[in-house]
Amino acid sequence: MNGRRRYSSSGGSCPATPSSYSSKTLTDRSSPTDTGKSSSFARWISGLFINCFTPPDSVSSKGFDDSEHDIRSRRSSTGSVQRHYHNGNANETENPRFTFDEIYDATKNFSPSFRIGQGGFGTVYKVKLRDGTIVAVKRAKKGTHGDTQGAEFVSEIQTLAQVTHLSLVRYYGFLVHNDEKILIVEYVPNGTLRDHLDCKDGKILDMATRLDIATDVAHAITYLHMYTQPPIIHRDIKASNILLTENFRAKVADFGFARLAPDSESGATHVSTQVKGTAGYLDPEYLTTYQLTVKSDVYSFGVLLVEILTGRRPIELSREQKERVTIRWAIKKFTNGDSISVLDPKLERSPANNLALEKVLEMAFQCLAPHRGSRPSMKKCSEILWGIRKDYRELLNTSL
Ligand SMILES: Nc1ncnc2c1ncn2[C@@H]1O[C@H](COP(=O)(O)OP(=O)(O)OP(=O)(O)O)[C@@H](O)[C@H]1O
Repeated sequence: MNGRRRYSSSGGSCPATPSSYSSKTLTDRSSPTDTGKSSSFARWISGLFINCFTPPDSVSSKGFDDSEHDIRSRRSSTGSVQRHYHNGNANETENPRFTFDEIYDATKNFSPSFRIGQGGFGTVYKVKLRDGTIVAVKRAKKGTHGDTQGAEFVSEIQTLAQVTHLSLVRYYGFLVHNDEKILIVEYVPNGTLRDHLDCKDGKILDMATRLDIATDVAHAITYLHMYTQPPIIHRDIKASNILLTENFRAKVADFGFARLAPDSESGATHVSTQVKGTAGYLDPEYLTTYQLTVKSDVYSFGVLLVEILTGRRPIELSREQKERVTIRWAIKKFTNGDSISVLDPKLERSPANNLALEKVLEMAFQCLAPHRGSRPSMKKCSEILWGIRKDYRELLNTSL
C-alpha cells in the first residue's frame, strides 16, 4: 500500500449515496480564438493514415515499464519523435501489433459483458490482449466524428502517446477501421475518484488519501503545463476523469482530449472551435472570453479540491437554492468563519482534518479567482499541497 492511508480511521461504512447529478460535458459555443495548432496539423496530414501506435508489452511477462521502452524506441537518435505514416486504404489503418481483429475477438464483438463505462466519447471496455496485457478500449460513438476529425484524432493521440507520467493515464494507440474509431489506453483498475467519494465500494476515503490524490493530480497537471512542449491544457479536469489504482494512486485521464470529443449537440465536426469542458468545472473567464490558458485548468482544479473536501458534486440541484453551486456555498461558509461545516460529513472532525480542510480550502479559493491573473500556477498548487500533506501527516503522528 506504499504506506498510504485509504479510509477514515472512524472505520465507518458509507451512508447511502446522496442523489447525484452526472456532470454533463458541454460543447456549447464557438470560439473565435481557439483554433489551435492541431487544426493545421490535421489538414497537413489529411489523406494520410497513421501507423504509429505501440501497445504495451504483456504485463504478465514484462510489465508496463517495458511498454514505455517500446514507445520511446520509436524516437530517432536525435531524440525527436518519429511519426510513422502510410498512404493506404482510406478506411483502415493497419498496425503490426494491435489489430482490429484482436480487439474484436477479445471483446467478443464489443459484447456488453466487457463494458466498464460510458462517456461522451463512447463506450469503454476492459480488454485482455492475446499476450495477456489488460487495456481499456474506448470505442467512439458512431456517426459523431467526421473524416477530418478522424485524422485529427489520430494525429493528436499520436502526440499524446508520447506523454508519460506516473499520474497520467497512458495513451497507447488509436485505430481507425471503416466507421470504427478505437482508442487504446492504460487500464486503471480501481474506479474513479467520483465513485469513491460516493462510496461505491462501501468504504470512506479518508483525509490522508484525499490529500494524496489531490497532490498526485496537481503533479500530473503541472507536468502537462510545464514539461510538455507545447504545454498541454487538460480542459476537462473533474472527479470522473481521475482514475485510481489499487493503491489509491491517482491517474488523470483524458488529458488534451476534450477538444477532440464529438460535438454531440450540434453534430459539428470542427470541434477545435468549440468551448468544451464540464458544467460546474468551467473557468468563467474562458466562457466569456473564449481564451483558453493553463489557468483554466487551475480553476477546474479548484472546483475539484472543493469536491474532494466536501464530497459534493460541483452542482447539486436537489439541494436548497443557496447550496446548489458547491463552490459558492463553500466560499460563503469559509468567509463567515464556518468552513468546518463544509467538510464531507463522512469524515471525522479531528484537529488534523480541520486544519487540512482550512488550508486546502484557502488554496482552492485562490484557484477559483474570477480572473486568471490572480490564480496560482499548478506548480505553486503542487508545492502548497505537498506542504499541507506533510503537516497533516506530522500532526496525525503527534496526536497518536
Ligand atoms: N483507462 C481506464 N481504465 C479503467 N476504467 C476506465 C478507463 N477510462 C474510462 N474508464 C471507465 O469508463 C467510464 C467512462 O469513461 P469516459 O472517459 O469515456 O467518460 P467520462 O470521463 O466519465 O465522461 P465524459 O466523457 O462525459 O467526460 C469512467 O467513468 C470509468 O469508470
